[in-house]
Amino acid sequence: MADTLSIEVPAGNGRDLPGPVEQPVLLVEGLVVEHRDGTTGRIFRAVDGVSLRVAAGESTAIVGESGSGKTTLAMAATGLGPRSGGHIELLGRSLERLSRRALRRLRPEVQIVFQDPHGSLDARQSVRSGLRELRRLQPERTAWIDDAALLERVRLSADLLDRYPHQLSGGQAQRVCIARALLMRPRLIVADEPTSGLDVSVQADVLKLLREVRQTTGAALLMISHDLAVVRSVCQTVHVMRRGRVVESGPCETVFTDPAHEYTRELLAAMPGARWRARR
Ligand SMILES: Nc1ncnc2c1ncn2[C@@H]1O[C@H](COP(=O)(O)OP(=O)(O)OP(=O)(O)O)[C@@H](O)[C@H]1O
Repeated sequence: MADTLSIEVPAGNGRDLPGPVEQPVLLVEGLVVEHRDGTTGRIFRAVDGVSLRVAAGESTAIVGESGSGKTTLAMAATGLGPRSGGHIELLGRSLERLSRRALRRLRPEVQIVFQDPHGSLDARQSVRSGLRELRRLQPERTAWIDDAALLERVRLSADLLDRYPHQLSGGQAQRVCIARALLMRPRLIVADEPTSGLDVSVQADVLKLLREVRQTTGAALLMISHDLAVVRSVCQTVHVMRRGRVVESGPCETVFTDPAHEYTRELLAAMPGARWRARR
């Protein structure tokens, strides 16, 4: 099996779809998402005026503690979750103005890798039949690679094609999820805590794979994580979220070595073996 992941970008690789290349893949301005608190019945802002921009091919992280609004932000920003206010452009198209049909056509361009790979796969489908289903839905988009070669790109043996999700390890199942995303040749991959549910021993491999996928396909990556070490190993830019707001943004190297906000310093200090404790 190949040592390095190399993904040729075939002609007409979706790069000719909406929006010129220099446009950001995702532009979020003043996004607000309100939810009703299940206990008190009160409306609250899970996302409260967030703005961010993800350039083509860039890896961007949203980091913050549990409940800070990361997933709500990512779902709303990609048109998969509710939005109460603000402006979103996905691949140069304003989400507010897109018809459902147009949004559906845009959908393959954004692929999401979730925390629980087994939960994301249909338990009744083998890997092969799951891929066949995707190919049936998007025949032209998915014709660029066959199943065995696709699995090889994520360093899985073609022998796994006839397995069902319960016959895969967590790491293998997450690689299958990444392969399914890759098959669509997306311009944006959203990875929501992609390694949180995995054994520590395979987390690094999956992160390495995500890095390689971004580098070799040119897809932008929006990663959601509470784990700063994960973010630092994969992403170029980070937005630190707290209680629905972005409190600090910047290049990972800057934010993690010289955090400007007290909350970022607290997150960093809470990391095991934090070196930056001594800095401030
Ligand atoms: N559909 C919903 N209805 C009501 N409240 C919700 C809903 N979805 C999320 N919330 C609440 O919104 C807040 C933000 O949740 P969200 O899942 O976006 O946070 P998160 O940072 O992704 O957390 P985690 O890391 O635990 O997934 C939380 O208080 C959560 O309980």
